[in-house]
Amino acid sequence: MKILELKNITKIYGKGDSETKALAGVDLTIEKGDFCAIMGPSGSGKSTLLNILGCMDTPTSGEYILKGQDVSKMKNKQLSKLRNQVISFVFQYFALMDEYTVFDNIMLPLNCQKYPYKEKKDRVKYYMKRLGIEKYAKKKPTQLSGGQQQRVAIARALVSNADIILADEPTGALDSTTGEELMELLQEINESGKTLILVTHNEKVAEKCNYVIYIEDGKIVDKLS
Ligand SMILES: Nc1ncnc2c1ncn2[C@@H]1O[C@H](COP(=O)(O)OP(=O)(O)OP(=O)(O)O)[C@@H](O)[C@H]1O
Repeated sequence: MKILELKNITKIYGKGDSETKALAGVDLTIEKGDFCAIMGPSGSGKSTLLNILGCMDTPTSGEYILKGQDVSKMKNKQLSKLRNQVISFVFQYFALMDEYTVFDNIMLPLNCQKYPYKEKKDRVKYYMKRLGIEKYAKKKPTQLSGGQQQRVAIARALVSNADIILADEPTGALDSTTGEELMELLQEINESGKTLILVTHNEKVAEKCNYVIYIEDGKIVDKLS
């Protein structure tokens, strides 16, 4: 089942002499449960593509269908609602709130949801346990290693129950052993039914995905399983 589809997406930054065509007609279909890596040289448009997939940025032209809904025609409010329900992000440098505890960081996406606190707390505890970080609940992110911090970020991405997880170089700030452990974790998460799309420069990371999309000069030039 198709979870998202991009049709002839372009993204142009700037105007006139300073114009940059970051995406030059991207067609892409992702099925529910896919585990996809996006690779390509620096400046080829990977982050731009990920930002558009994550509804963090809008294309200059083209159509984006996310879970059957035409995102290209949505107003900001509607778009952020859909994004919050459907998409979670994991970043290279974790993007955790340093002044909050691990528990509170994972709770963040649930704060604006309207169901009882006890249920929220149970969900946070469930994901802390699943990711092996329950003993750090009261610690601040800066008291943890990089790998532990990324587990917190992944727990935060999972707690809201979004279908799609987008990750920008999720192992980029980790040593290779920790990075491998993290990829195994992402594989497990994928096997439990989540759709994962990640940007990476690392061949070993890409090998763990089901297929790789190669992008060059804003165009998809290859797709390899
Ligand atoms: N906000 C922006 N304003 C102007 N140009 C931009 C902006 N963001 C990206 N670009 C340009 O768009 C092109 C694609 O950038 P993008 O960041 O998507 O590439 P990338 O493949 O993710 O690169 P890297 O691997 O170095 O992170 C580049 O030429 C970049 O300079």
